[in-house]
Amino acid sequence: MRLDVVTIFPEYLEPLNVSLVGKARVNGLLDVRVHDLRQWTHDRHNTVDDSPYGGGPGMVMKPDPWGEALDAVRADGDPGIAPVLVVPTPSGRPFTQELAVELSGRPWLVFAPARYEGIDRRVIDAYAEQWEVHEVSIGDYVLAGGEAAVLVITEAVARLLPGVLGNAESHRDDSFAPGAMADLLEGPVYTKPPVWRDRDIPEVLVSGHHGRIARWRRDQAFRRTDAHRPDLIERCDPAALDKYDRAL
Ligand SMILES: COc1ccc2nc(C(=O)O)sc2c1
Repeated sequence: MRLDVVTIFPEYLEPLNVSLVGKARVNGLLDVRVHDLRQWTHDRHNTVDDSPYGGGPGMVMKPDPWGEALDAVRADGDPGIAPVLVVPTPSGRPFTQELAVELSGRPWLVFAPARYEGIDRRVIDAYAEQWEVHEVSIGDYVLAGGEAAVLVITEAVARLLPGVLGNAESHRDDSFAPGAMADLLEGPVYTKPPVWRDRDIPEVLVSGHHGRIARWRRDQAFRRTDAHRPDLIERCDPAALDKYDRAL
C-alpha cells in the first residue's frame, strides 16, 4: 500500500517512522510519503489560508495549493492505480473498524488533513469527481487539525495489511469467534508478579482450567462493555454468542 499525506505540519507525521507503521515501511509493506503543502505555494509568505467568504471566525485553506499538491501527488503515482482521498474532518462520517478494513483493501490512500476552519469545499468536490473520497472523523471532540486523525487512521489500516502484524498479535484478534465477541470491549488483563502492592490476580486465571478462564473472560468483557459501551451489546449476534458459549 502507498500512503501519501499532504500537510502544513510534516513533522507531526514523524510517528509514522516508528513502531508498527515504521516497521511496515522498513519491510516494504507500506510506502509512506509526507508532503509539505507549502511547497505548492508561490508567494513569499507561503500562504495556505485566507479569510472565509461570507465572513465569520478563522481562516479557510486556499484551494490553489491543495489542487496543485493533489495533482502533483497523482502525477507521481501509477496511472493505473486510482488513489483514494481521505479527508479527516469534524464533519465527516465516523471512522470505524469496518471502514479501516475497507481502506486496507485499497492500494493507495492520499490524506488531506485540514487546519484552520477547513479546506475550501471546492477542492473535495473537484476530486470527488475523479477519485473515491472519504470524509471521516475519529471522534466527537475538538482537534486543531486533521494530522492526529491521520495517525489514528493509518495505524488502524496498516495493522490490517498482510504481514504487518506478527502471528501472535494477529492471532490475538482471532481469540473470539468472529461476530460473537468481536464487538465487545476487552476485559481486564494481568501479568507477573502474582501479587503487586498486596493486590492478587483473579484465581481463575491460574486455575489451569481453560473453560473456566474463557467463561470468566467472556463475563468480564460483557461487564466492561455493559458499563462503558452498552450500545455494543445490542450489536452482538445472539446466535454467534450461543455458539461461542457452547464452545466454552
Ligand atoms: C481544522 O481541521 C480539523 C479540525 C478538527 C478535526 N477533527 C477531526 C476528526 O477526525 O475528528 S479531523 C479535523 C480537522
